[in-house]
Amino acid sequence: MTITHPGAARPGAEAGPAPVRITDTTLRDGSHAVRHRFTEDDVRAVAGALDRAGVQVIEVTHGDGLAGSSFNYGFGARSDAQLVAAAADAVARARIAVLLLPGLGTVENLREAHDAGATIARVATHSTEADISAQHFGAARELGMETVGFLMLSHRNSPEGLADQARIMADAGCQCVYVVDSAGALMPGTAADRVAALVAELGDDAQVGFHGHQNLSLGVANSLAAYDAGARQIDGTLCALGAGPGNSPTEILSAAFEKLDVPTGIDVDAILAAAEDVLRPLVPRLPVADRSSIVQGRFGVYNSFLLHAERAAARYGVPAHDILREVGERGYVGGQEDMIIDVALELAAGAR
Ligand SMILES: CC[C@H](O)CC(=O)C(=O)O
Ligand SMILES: [Mn+2]
Repeated sequence: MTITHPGAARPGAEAGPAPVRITDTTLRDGSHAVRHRFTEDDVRAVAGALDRAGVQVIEVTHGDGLAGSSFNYGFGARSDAQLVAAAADAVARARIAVLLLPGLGTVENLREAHDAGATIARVATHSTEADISAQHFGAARELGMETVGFLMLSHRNSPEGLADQARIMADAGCQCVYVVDSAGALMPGTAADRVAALVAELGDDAQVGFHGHQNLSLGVANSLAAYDAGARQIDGTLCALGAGPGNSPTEILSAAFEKLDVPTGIDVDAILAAAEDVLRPLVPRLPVADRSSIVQGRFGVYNSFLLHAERAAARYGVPAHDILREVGERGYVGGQEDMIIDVALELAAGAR
């Protein structure tokens, strides 16, 4: 993989590489890693530090999005509206984004988040089910919100299939469609192929974004490959805090893009301070790429399943990595968390 300066190969090259907008999702994806325990004080501290560093978009909700706080996904310490309001209060320039999974979050939840200060709606569906997002994009646009679509578990669809799904989202009012590597299963080439297919399909109708995870330690490399293929919005989290082994670290993305002269608007020293001095002391344990999460990357297992599998492992006495491997082989997707228990029970019965 060569990371070039895409601007150099295009008309207007003299202007230099095209800017990329980094969205920091420490306060949403990172919430998985702290079992959704963020408080208003945590949110104020982190959002304030991200804002001072020049991060333009900060995503804030329960790890599973609006209304994720539930028995199935784990209860949050605070409501989404409380967290969004705290973030909006703490920033001077950054915009607050919220994530919504149709079927879990509702249009009413989106309205509440908008009232609390969110101006960007990110609507996530499985990579073959974009059609369930239309109503939510419509509602977000009516509220005057910017819209972003998430095609989760993107490794489970071909570049062409994903481009068709991106078209459905764009036609519904989505302004940027993300290739979301929810299992950290993509490689630089397969990430770039998917981004390139979306860029070719969407043209000027919508931007393309990339959201990476660290299962195979490729979050940053895949993000750079995605940028090279035309992605102009990229996600990260401070200290890689996120589901599974975590996300592409915002501070490393910022430093890497700085080296490539790609404008992000982020002050690298300030984002390093946000990671080290602000986020780090708030978090008891940072995610690591351990056996279970590497298995998730190998077998393409949704990262949000990790803690569910670890709980089932402790309860039924079977290794979490065996549960996750089986879940991957069966092809389960987000929303099927309860099936993890069935798998654990079956493995435990087989082991007797
Ligand atoms: C709960 C939605 C999901 O975790 C979105 C995401 O960050 C991913 O799929 O990686
Ligand atoms: Mn994620």
